[in-house]
Amino acid sequence: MECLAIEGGHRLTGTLRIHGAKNAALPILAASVMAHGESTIQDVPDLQDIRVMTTILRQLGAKVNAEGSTLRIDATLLQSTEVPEHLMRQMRSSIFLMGPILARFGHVRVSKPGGCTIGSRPIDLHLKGLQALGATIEEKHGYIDCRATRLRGAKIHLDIPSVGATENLIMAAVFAEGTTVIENAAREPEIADLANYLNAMGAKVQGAGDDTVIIEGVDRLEAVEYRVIPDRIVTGTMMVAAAVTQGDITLQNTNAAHLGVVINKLREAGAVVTVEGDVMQVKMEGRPKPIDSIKTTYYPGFPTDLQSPFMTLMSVAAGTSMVTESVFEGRYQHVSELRRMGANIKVDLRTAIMEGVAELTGATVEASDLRAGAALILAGLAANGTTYVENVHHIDRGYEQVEAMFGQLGAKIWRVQK
Ligand SMILES: CC(=O)N[C@H]1[C@@H](OP(=O)(O)OP(=O)(O)OC[C@H]2O[C@@H](n3ccc(=O)[nH]c3=O)[C@H](O)[C@@H]2O)O[C@H](CO)[C@@H](O)[C@@H]1O
Ligand SMILES: C=C(OP(=O)(O)O)C(=O)O
Repeated sequence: MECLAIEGGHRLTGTLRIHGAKNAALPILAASVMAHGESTIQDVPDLQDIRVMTTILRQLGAKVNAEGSTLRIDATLLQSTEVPEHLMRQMRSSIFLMGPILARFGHVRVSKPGGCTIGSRPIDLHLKGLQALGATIEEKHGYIDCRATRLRGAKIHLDIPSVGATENLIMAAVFAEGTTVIENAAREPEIADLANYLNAMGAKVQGAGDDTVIIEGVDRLEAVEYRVIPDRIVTGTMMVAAAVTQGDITLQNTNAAHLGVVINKLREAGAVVTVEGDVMQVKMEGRPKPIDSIKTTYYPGFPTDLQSPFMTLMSVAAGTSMVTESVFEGRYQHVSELRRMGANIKVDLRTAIMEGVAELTGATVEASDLRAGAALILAGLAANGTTYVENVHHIDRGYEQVEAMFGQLGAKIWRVQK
């Protein structure tokens, strides 16, 4: 079995450029099916989820060429409106194709998406929103069939500010007749990035990044060149890696404005974070201090995707810390693995209390999902001895060449067969 072997106890030092954001690139690639001509998307990370997305696009009839981190997509002659089930199941983000394909062709057939097992993750808000735009939806034999001769603008109030639903509905509304207003929209930076891309192509999306998004329908989008924003979750992960190894690293291609609350929590733990333009330096001297309390919530609150890396940090802090996971009900699967490495964590429903220990010890642990896997790498970097992290494929969904990324900062980490 392929796993990551990590020899702990080495401070991270040096410089790393952060790659483009997975969670921005995926909806942007899906939106490219609405464009006429060849789209050029830059800084697309080479990740498993991106490969699945490009496989789907090719399967539907688009031409996709990759040159380093630049993807060229021409979906002008796209024919199929049905995403094969085995590809839908490979990741959650396959659902992003629903809005754009329906908007362009008046029909789309998908099945329930797959993805990390961090909670039930229904898609009811996506479907209700599309119905509000005039789509008829039939669910049969595990497939979802959506039809609409032309979508019509509508007022949609999301019960939860879902990132994916906000993005799907913005994309669907771009070709709808009239005006769509999405209330209680999610405000994550990746949504603003998607809207910027759509607007560059000729869409009229206002307010993305705020809780009310207004979309005036247009008839046509023209392909453009567009650069994806830096990955704030990868940035946050590397910042915690510096803190947990008492290191000193410089990160390039970052956006500190997307990480306000995260930077505050790192400073609370004792890290010195300095920002100059798109460069961030993170330095930690001595053992981390405990963090009083972290509650994951929607942006601009503390991101659920960084909850597990922060739990690693708190596991070795000099005192007691508390975390509440309020977004996904199943996002504590790293806890049992951190305990195997000596962490003292008690979980009561959605709240975890961590009594920091002086040292973690290397062990063989299993990544249950993407960010849980990242948290276990960080634990391995800080631990005494060697850690083996199994199920690397989860980590490959979100961190490009993960061992090279940490290796560049002096970590002793290898991909091995065990
Ligand atoms: C590709 C991508 O961008 N993934 C991110 C996106 O996932 P994703 O878009 O799937 O997350 P959502 O914002 O939709 O989920 C937030 C909450 O809403 C619930 N919900 C969502 C949709 C729906 O139709 N019904 C419903 O009940 C979910 O179960 C969850 O409890 O945002 C999450 C929350 O920041 C991040 O952890 C993921 O990394
Ligand atoms: C949960 C995540 O991704 P996805 O929504 O693609 O499963 C993540 O990026 O942490």
